[in-house]
Amino acid sequence: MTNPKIKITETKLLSDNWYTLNKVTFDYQLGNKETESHIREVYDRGNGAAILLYNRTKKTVVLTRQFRMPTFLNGNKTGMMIEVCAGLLDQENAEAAIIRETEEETGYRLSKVEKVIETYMSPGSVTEILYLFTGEYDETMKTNEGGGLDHEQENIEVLEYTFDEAYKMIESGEILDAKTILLLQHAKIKGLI
Ligand SMILES: Nc1nc2c(ncn2[C@@H]2O[C@H](COP(=O)(O)OP(=O)(O)O[C@H]3O[C@H](CO)[C@@H](O)[C@H](O)[C@@H]3O)[C@@H](O)[C@H]2O)c(=O)[nH]1
Ligand SMILES: [Mg+2]
Repeated sequence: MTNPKIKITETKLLSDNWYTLNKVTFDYQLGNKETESHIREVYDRGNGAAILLYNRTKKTVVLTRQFRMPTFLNGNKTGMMIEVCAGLLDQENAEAAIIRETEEETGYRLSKVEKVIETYMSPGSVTEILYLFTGEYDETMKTNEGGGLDHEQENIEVLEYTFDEAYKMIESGEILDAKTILLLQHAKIKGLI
């Protein structure tokens, strides 16, 4: 945090039930040296990582489907979301985290992944940086059925689509998740599959 024009004057914790929501008050210096006082609510749930699993030979991708309450509350009728495999970082780095998460959620144990980009997904309200990866999978890497950790009640379905099917699901509105759209478009632009 090195911006001389910004001075945080108060951070008030509004909620720390699961993740943390703070109300941050800060002085924002305008060009003419005047300052304005601003208030922003900031939700911190740590950083995350996501990965597009693809198979060049079969021309397929592995995606997941799970219930996402926030979408259910805002226009997504069933609340079900088709997404690339993703998870929040524990103490480990993003690469180790996504390799662990891939095995938990999809059952594939990857030994290598490619970093694509990092992105703030909702910079006006959420602190999270999302680290995006791609990784090649095949049946020899399968160690379990996936589905996520039972104690986290994730109930994740593992889906395999051809790349063309998945790509069409962006236009049809069956895929509504930004990180998934980004990674599928990345694969298209780079001709990965
Ligand atoms: N009890 C309880 N459990 C929670 C709560 N919030 C999250 N959890 C649990 O914490 C798990 C987190 O699962 P991860 O796989 O680590 O994270 P994710 O939810 O898949 O996160 C990914 O997708 C998000 C949505 O696109 C991304 O925001 C995030 O960066 C990441 O990519 C959830 O499945 C759920 O079991 C909560 O408020 N209460
Ligand atoms: Mg997840």
